[in-house]
Amino acid sequence: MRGRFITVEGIDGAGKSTHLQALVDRLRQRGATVLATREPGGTPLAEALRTLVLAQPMDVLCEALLVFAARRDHVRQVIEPALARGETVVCDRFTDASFAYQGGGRGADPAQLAALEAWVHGELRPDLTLWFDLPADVAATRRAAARAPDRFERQDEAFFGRVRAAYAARWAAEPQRIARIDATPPPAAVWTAIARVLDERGW
Ligand SMILES: Nc1ncnc2c1ncn2[C@@H]1O[C@H](COP(=O)(O)OP(=O)(O)O)[C@@H](O)[C@H]1O
Ligand SMILES: Cc1cn([C@H]2C[C@H](O)[C@@H](COP(=O)(O)OP(=O)(O)O)O2)c(=O)[nH]c1=O
Repeated sequence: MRGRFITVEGIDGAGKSTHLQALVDRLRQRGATVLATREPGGTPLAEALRTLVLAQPMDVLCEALLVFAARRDHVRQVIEPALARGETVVCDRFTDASFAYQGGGRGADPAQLAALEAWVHGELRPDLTLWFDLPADVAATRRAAARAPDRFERQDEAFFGRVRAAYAARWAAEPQRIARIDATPPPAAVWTAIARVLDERGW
């Protein structure tokens, strides 16, 4: 049987990394063979492209082409084979992030992104996307306390407001696939919300 494809999304600082391992552990405890990976990245080529995208200033179309090039390699080499083996794939970001960051944040044409999506991964879509939703100002405060910023994390609050709005629009359009997790309460409460979404699916 084909495996499940789960992605996690949200603006930088929303709390994805904090909960990823617990998510993987829970799925394993229930018997799944889990492959945890990330985007951009997940293969040597895609990790090299990630380094470029996170460090080099570039035009937004170039940025979109590079994240989708990385995704092409990742889908073919890692994600599709794992799903075909019946494994559960947990991916830290996927194509929703391109619509949110390149589209919402930087103004890339959503129709062009949709064309790249169809071109690069055809019908493949996540079975479940956990969207960690947090206001941009709260995320900025959490990030400032946590780490040195990369090229995206140096963007201003207005940028992250647009990224968040783009995620919200995708959630509104696909509420069955995308589960909104309120990321404002303390971590234990955020985890309870994640566990509830998994419980509802019997995962
Ligand atoms: N629910 C929460 N309440 C308060 N701080 C949090 C919460 N979740 C995560 N943090 C902290 O916020 C910072 C960013 O979280 P992180 O998980 O790295 O976010 P992301 O991976 O989404 O960028 C970290 O210092 C983390 O400890
Ligand atoms: C997958 C993807 C990520 N990104 C951005 C969002 C993030 O700012 C950055 C890397 O994501 P992430 O792995 O969440 O960063 P970190 O390791 O610092 O937590 O790449 C895009 O702009 N487009 C994309 O398609």
